[in-house]
Amino acid sequence: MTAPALSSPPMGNSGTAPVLTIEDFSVDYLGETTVHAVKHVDLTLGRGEILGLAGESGCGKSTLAYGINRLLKPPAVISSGRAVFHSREGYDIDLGQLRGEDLRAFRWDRISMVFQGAMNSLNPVISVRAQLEDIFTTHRPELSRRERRRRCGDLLERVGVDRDRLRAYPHELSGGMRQRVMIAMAMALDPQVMIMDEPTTALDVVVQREILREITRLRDELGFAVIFITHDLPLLLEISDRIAVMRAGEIVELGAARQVYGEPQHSYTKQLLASFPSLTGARGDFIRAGLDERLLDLDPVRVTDVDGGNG
Ligand SMILES: Nc1ncnc2c1ncn2[C@@H]1O[C@H](COP(=O)(O)OP(=O)(O)OP(=O)(O)O)[C@@H](O)[C@H]1O
Repeated sequence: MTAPALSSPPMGNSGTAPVLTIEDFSVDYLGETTVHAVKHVDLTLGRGEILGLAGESGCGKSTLAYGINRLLKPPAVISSGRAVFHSREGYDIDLGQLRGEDLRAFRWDRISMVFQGAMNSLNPVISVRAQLEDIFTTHRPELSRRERRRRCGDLLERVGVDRDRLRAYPHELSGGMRQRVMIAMAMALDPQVMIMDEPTTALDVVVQREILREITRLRDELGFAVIFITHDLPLLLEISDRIAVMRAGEIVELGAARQVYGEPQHSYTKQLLASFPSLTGARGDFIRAGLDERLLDLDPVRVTDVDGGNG
């Protein structure tokens, strides 16, 4: 794989060494009127960090995620900047320099993605086992059939699905289980970064919670970093180490989850927080919402104070 030499990465503001650095990243959709969907975004993802990316529908979250992973198609163009991956082995890879086979291999191996509505993208007429095995056949052809099968079973168990479901077809599984299978697929090759775009939005709240718990547990166990994208700010407060708030293509606020919740700086962040009643009501609401204990020491943001930010 090509590994263009770059200077060593600086420490990210996440507190750990960065695994991904996004610099001055912009994406336009060309057309009669060009849409500047992502504008000069700078972001650093720390090794093992869960970074939440929040913002209302249409603010550019998915475009940024697809752009980082070079999955955008025309009329989208990356009009500035770059995304650089810092490998465990100590070298840097500029994603913009990867082509063809290198890029495809990179995507599953180093950075994997769980797409919006992913659970519906499993092939309904192919068994779960065959779909999982396919990743290993393509990317780890040296594995024996027996080893491949063992890994598929282990993967399913890791995401809380019984290994005997390997024989099942996607339509025989619940939405939550299908989504777990997608997460298992994204984890198959032990990536260092997982980008999850609204991975639990279509699921009911209980299943959503279970999957979130699973993701944090797996992160603790395996040490991958996550960019977790959703418009659901309460959910992000629960799962993220840091949160980036995006509006009209720009990151308007970036900070530790507790800081974004307790001392939001930007007026838009305050508006977003205020738009979720469970966050701004009595403290008891907060606890019922299942938020992490680390946030409970903080005073909720004042709902009336939405114009006092620096934006
Ligand atoms: N193929 C396209 N052609 C033109 N404009 C597009 C295209 N895809 C997205 N856009 C525009 O780019 C902007 C960002 O869209 P994007 O889907 O990235 O936002 P998002 O925050 O992920 O929203 P959602 O949560 O609804 O997916 C929006 O203004 C959208 O209308």
